[in-house]
Amino acid sequence: MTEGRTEGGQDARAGRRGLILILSSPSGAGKTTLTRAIATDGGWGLDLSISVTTRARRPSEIDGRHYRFIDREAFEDLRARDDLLEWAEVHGNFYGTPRRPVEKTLAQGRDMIFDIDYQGTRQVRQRLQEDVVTVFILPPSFSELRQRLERRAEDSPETIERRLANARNEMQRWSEYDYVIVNDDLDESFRSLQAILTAERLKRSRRTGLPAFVDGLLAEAGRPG
Ligand SMILES: Nc1ncnc2c1ncn2[C@@H]1O[C@H](COP(=O)(O)OP(=O)(O)OP(=O)(O)O)[C@@H](O)[C@H]1O
Ligand SMILES: Nc1nc2c(ncn2[C@@H]2O[C@H](COP(=O)(O)O)[C@@H](O)[C@H]2O)c(=O)[nH]1
Repeated sequence: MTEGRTEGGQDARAGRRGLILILSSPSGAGKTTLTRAIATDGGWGLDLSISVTTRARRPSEIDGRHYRFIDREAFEDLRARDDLLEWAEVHGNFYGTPRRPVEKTLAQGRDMIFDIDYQGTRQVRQRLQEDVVTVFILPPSFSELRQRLERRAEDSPETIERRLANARNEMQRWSEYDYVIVNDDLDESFRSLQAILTAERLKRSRRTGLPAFVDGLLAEAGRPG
């Protein structure tokens, strides 16, 4: 039911600040699958941030939908113009989040979802503080992580090895995150992500319209029946 998930009920009565939901994980744990699942289910009202990257496009990827694929010079230009909210070098390539779409979406009181690494997460947290909710995705085992990268069949064996070698460093960042999901069963992980978003949207500190709403209730309660 679309209305109950986003603007209906609680939000329509009380108003709310927009939030940014960030998912990070070692390569292959499933953050992109979960991010896209919740972003493309329109009922959750989440805008997906499309990053820029200097990485080569994978066969299944579409420029402008999965990433904006750019060269190193164009990336440096964006950085120099302060057009990136955050950026990082990951697995030997550069990635960044364009700043303007984020500012526009938050100004409209809407929520966004990011699929970025732990270095970028730190930068966004520093800039946007309480408006950020972070989720770390862990694989059920290291052997399953390897199998997922191999089954995905989008990267060369060398790239897979490089990503697995980086996984140890990345997994150690789990304790910097607000929530952790062990992505074993995908449906269960998706339900956990939905629960996190629902609870975070209900947080008192985000609900800027509550004081006026409660004042109205109190005024009504004080009037003779
Ligand atoms: N719970 C799951 N069970 C089995 N396979 C899964 C599960 N979650 C994701 N996968 C599969 O594992 C592969 C890796 O998932 P995905 O691409 O989402 O990982 P990722 O963390 O975004 O990796 P990367 O950082 O390399 O982009 C995909 O083929 C995806 O379909
Ligand atoms: N700091 C940022 N990290 C990003 C961004 N976009 C993606 N990523 C992370 O890079 C790795 C590799 O992604 P892949 O698509 O090449 O598999 C992964 O951890 C992503 O989360 C970004 O804009 N900033």
